[in-house]
Amino acid sequence: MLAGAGQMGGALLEAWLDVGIDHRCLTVLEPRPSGPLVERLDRAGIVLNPLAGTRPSPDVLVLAVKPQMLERAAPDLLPYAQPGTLLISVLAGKTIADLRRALPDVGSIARAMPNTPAAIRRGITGVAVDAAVNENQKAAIQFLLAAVGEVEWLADENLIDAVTAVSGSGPAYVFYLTECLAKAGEAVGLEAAVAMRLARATVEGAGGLMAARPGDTSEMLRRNVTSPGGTTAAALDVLMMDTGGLPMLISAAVAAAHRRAAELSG
Ligand SMILES: NC(=O)C1=CN([C@@H]2O[C@H](COP(=O)(O)OP(=O)(O)OC[C@H]3O[C@@H](n4cnc5c(N)ncnc54)[C@H](OP(=O)(O)O)[C@@H]3O)[C@@H](O)[C@H]2O)C=CC1
Ligand SMILES: O=C(O)[C@@H]1CCC=N1
Repeated sequence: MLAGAGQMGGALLEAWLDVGIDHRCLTVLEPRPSGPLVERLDRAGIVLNPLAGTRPSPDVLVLAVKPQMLERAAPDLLPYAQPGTLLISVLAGKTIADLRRALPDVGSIARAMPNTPAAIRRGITGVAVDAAVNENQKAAIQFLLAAVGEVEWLADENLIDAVTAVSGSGPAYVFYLTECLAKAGEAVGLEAAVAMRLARATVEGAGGLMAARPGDTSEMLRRNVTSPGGTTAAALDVLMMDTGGLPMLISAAVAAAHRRAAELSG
């Protein structure tokens, strides 16, 4: 059962259908479903918003509502979060203790932090579990999350906030880098549309190159671009500055995301 079929829940659902999970095993809870969602679920034969009491509590309940919606969503979820149910939450910030408070009867809890490349099954998900999660449930978690990409198991739930700040939010940093690169291209004379095409293709190509060369470190790939005394070296001198350079900016950004995750708990 999936509660919340938005960006992230929707990506998970599509991936589960792709890996062959039987549509009869899937149920979606979404109080205000869009027309396209209703049509998609109908086409896949997936039950949407079953009448209260007509569905048993599921083996697995995947929770993908906004963190701020947890308390409001909880009363409707209580019948489905029972002792036999494993709850997998992708909510940023909400701790296992928060989830347990909201859904006190649920058997076991996993916190997972995927990212939007899940939509093309190229995501990476960090996951941590509470002590009640058994081996069968761990296998189910691995299967459900591997459907959208790599899975990184974490020994400590506290690390989920760090994963959120790095890979959960990370795609947005890369998209923003693309926007900044395009704007900078305009500043050195390119037409806006050309600058954006160059910036996009550069980020796509660089990502593709990393994916195609898993044995090469990102540092090696960077060095391959950097001719001594050349243009890239001149740019990297700026990006690598101790004060105001990229390390400082990225560290501050990741620290801000990490702090925000902590603020979302409770
Ligand atoms: N987007 C991302 O990159 C990532 C998001 N996450 C986490 O995923 C969660 C969802 O985020 P995202 O998919 O971006 O958000 P969305 O707003 O796209 O999805 C949330 C969905 O939940 C629905 N919803 C609201 N209330 C309920 C309810 N009571 N029961 C069932 N469904 C409900 C919303 O409907 P409506 O719009 O009508 O309110 C919406 O369709 C968040 O907790 C976020 O922290 C984790 C990793 C990455
Ligand atoms: O911005 C957010 O809070 C969510 C969590 C990670 C990505 N999006």
